[in-house]
Amino acid sequence: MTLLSQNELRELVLANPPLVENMIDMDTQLQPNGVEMTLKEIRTIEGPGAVDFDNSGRRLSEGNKIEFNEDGWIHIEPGIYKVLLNEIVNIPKTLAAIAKPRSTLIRCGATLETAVWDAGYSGRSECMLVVHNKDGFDLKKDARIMQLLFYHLHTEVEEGYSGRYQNENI
Ligand SMILES: O=c1ccn([C@H]2C[C@H](O)[C@@H](COP(=O)(O)OP(=O)(O)OP(=O)(O)O)O2)c(=O)[nH]1
Repeated sequence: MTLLSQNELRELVLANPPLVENMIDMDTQLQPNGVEMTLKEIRTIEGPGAVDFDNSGRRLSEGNKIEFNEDGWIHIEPGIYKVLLNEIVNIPKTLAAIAKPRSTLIRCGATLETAVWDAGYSGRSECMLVVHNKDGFDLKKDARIMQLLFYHLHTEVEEGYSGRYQNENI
């Protein structure tokens, strides 16, 4: 696996379908080693979820949207939250991606928990925001919160992602 850098990312973002669409400002968000993703919405995570082997008993936790104030900010207390991203990603069958929070979050005692973006996935993704700082954390709508890192696969997958999150939140 090799990590894509800015010039390759720019080409793929300008391709059809774009690797990442609905960006606020491509030049700001295209970083040397990845694409910065921005905050659309924060929700609470409530009720127990469930996971099993064949997904027959899978159950997702519920949640309620937390509103931004009139200046576009949210103050959140320590805890766990679901975040929805503004951008829609379209991962070709030759790539996969992983994400890391911006170090600014880490430096403030907050972080993001993220999984793997599969080859063939399209959608507006969700991650978990964890605020460890006892005094909480402030976020503004559209804040750049994480960086998505794209990797070339050694060989293209025959079948891309086709799970329940395909085309989510579009
Ligand atoms: O932090 C992340 C990481 C990935 N994704 C997207 C891209 C990924 O391709 C898709 C599905 O992720 P995964 O394969 O981990 O989901 P699953 O729990 O295994 O569900 P399924 O069996 O339906 O694929 O969700 C997110 O929304 N958030």
